[in-house]
Amino acid sequence: MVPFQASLLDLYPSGGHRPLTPARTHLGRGAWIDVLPGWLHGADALFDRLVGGVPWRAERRMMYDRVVDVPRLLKFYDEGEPLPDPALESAMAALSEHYGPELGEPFRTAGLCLYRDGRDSVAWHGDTIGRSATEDTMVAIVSVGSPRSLMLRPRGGGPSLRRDLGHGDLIVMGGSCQRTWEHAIPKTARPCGPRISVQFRTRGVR
Ligand SMILES: O=C(O)CCC(=O)C(=O)O
Ligand SMILES: [Fe+2]
Repeated sequence: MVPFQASLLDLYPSGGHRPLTPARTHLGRGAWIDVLPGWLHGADALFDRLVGGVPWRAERRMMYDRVVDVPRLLKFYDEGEPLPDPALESAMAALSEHYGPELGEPFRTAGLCLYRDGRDSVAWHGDTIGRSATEDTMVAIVSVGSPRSLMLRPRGGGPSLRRDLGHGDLIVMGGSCQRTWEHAIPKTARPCGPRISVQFRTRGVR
């Protein structure tokens, strides 16, 4: 009976994740990243559920003097809103349990981005809306679907770092990372499939 159930779980992965044992890299200036490849089980099935089940929104924003399309689809789940999948609820709970003692508060919001193909992107920025503009915080990102490169560079110049993230990988940007470094998902001419990123943040941070 037990082996039979175990094999069913392998065939129909219902979510869940490996133990949270990320490797930390100190970037300097009080910034760090934690990375754990393949953290989520069933990441490809989760991608399929999210791509079909999330009410994705196209946004338009003022850029200088023009209104332009934001080059990705978005959906933000604010504090207290149910997340669109139990796997995301359990990921957020596990991240809060693991990082809570160091972070001093739980993760409370989830921002979802869908990069449909290599033309979708996010420009260089730090998540500096809210207390992250002046204080240390953490932004934990779970990626599902095809890998895309997340780039990081110090503000004011210096060599950049690249981490390819998809298929259930976890990255956590911590310490001063949002203030002293910037990150981006550059457009790519390389053929690549769609990717969804889920950014877990603390209260009031965007
Ligand atoms: O897609 C990602 O991993 C990064 C998204 C991001 O930086 C943001 O939405 O603030
Ligand atoms: Fe960001």
